[in-house]
Amino acid sequence: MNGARYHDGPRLVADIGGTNARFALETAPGQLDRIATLACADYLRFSDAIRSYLRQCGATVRHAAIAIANPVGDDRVRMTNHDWEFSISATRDALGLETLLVVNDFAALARAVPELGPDGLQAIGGGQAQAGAMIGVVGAGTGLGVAGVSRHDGRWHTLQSEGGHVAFSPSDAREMAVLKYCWQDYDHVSAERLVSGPGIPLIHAALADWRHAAAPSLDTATIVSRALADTDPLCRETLDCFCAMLGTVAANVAVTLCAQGGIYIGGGVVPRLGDFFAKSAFRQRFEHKGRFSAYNAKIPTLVITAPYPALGGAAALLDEHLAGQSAAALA
Ligand SMILES: Nc1ncnc2c1ncn2[C@@H]1O[C@H](COP(=O)(O)OP(=O)(O)OP(=O)(O)O)[C@@H](O)[C@H]1O
Repeated sequence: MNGARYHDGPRLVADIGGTNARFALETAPGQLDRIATLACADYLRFSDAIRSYLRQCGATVRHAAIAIANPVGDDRVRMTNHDWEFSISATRDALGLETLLVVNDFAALARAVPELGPDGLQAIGGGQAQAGAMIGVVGAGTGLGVAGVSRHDGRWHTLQSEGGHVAFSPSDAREMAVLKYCWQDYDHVSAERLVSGPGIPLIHAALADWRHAAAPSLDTATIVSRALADTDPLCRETLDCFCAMLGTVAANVAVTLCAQGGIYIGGGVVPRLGDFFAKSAFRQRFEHKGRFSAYNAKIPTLVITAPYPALGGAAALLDEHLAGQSAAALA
């Protein structure tokens, strides 16, 4: 850790999703204080949300790291599932920051994974992580995030990806019916279209159509709460179907990345499902991989239950960035 730089005061870290903007001040290495979640929809611009948070805390910061749900490349940031759009350099200057590091939110989540202890994780099924192998991260929230992290040359390297936008792969007749339902409105159906919080009402509508059932259109929270309480068979089937679909996505990520270090499940939806997820078809589907079934069966799958994990990852990436900068300055 680059502890000396904390003499500059606290650092700002944020995890910006399509619905929730989470902020914290890192006051010492790994020490996150004043954690707050703001609703993205309450702020016209991204910088308004940061200003509001800093005002609430009465804090002045010089260095910040923002983990955000979109591809990160050049200076221009455009969110995939929200309408915020900004220039990194203009935002840095407007906020009076010395450093504004912007990274993909799932890259930050992936960077956090190696630091998570057993009390922030719930294993689903068997398998044993292979030391030194790639770790995969998959998470359903407002969108569907995918990333990887691996260790070489004595440091962690994250792999940014937009793997949530791969084409949805149906694995049985029911999922084929869901896909056909979606094709009425979308010529490309991504995995994210269905395997995400907003995807749950779409699965529900598709299954109602498939079963010729008259069902009201319901929001994600209502479908999930009825499924967990087991008071509505169609909601229950919707959540069963969602968990199985997530198993397919995780299985595809495992073979794509050779993620023998494990697949970690993040995002806002699954940690809310508790035991339902552990008992669901997720793991069975994960291992249902044709000639690679035995390969996937050896890979552990774990739900990240620790709160705000991407904030810790953003803090670690900022620390490494600043350490790299000071090393470059010394060179
Ligand atoms: N009770 C609930 N159970 C399960 N899912 C829910 C519930 N309430 C809301 N959701 C879903 O969770 C999503 C928010 O998840 P999360 O907190 O991961 O969002 P986010 O970080 O803004 O998203 P992302 O990073 O994917 O853009 C909402 O879009 C909603 O669909």
